[in-house]
Amino acid sequence: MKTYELKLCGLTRQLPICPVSDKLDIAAFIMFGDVEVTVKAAEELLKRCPEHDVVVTAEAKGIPLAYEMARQGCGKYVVARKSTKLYMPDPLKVEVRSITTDRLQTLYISREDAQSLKGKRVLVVDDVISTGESLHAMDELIGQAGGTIVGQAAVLAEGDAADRKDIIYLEPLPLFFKD
Ligand SMILES: O=P(O)(O)OC[C@H]1O[C@H](OP(=O)(O)OP(=O)(O)O)[C@H](O)[C@@H]1O
Repeated sequence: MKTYELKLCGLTRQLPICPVSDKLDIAAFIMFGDVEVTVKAAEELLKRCPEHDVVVTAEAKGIPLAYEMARQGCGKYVVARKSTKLYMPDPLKVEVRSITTDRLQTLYISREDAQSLKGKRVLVVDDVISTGESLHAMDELIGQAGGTIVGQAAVLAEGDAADRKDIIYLEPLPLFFKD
């Protein structure tokens, strides 16, 4: 399998290159299982992020990062879920389509979590920002909940996201276009 060599916080990882379509491959950055990368990326991002009361991320791959940033920092994180559960009556919801998922998905936060965001300084985090759709959906949910977004951060900014001035990130990640 072809790989892309990622250098991040003094660590080196080989990311598998996977097809998204006939025209596009992406390098898959999966933090699940990699404690060393998660801890170091969280530490480095926190140095660059503004003061905040709570971290918000989207299920699933952002969760270890949000947990670790909250553990090292503000002590509180909220996860926007991709399905509702019995214990989430009447959740806030918004639709989203990310780079790796070809179908429309819905992000939800529980009423209880929404209440905990009201009037709070929120740092939105994810492992990767690519099209920005997932970030946009989280921003909408936080707005619905009455939180104030003070920063938006990701470990990697993929493709054109690396040109964005409204996000904090550690490294760019190229897209691989096929002829
Ligand atoms: O900027 P975007 O184009 O929205 O892409 C970035 C999002 O895509 C990935 O999640 P994915 O949708 O693959 O879901 P998963 O974490 O549940 O695997 C990644 O973890 C981000 O949340």
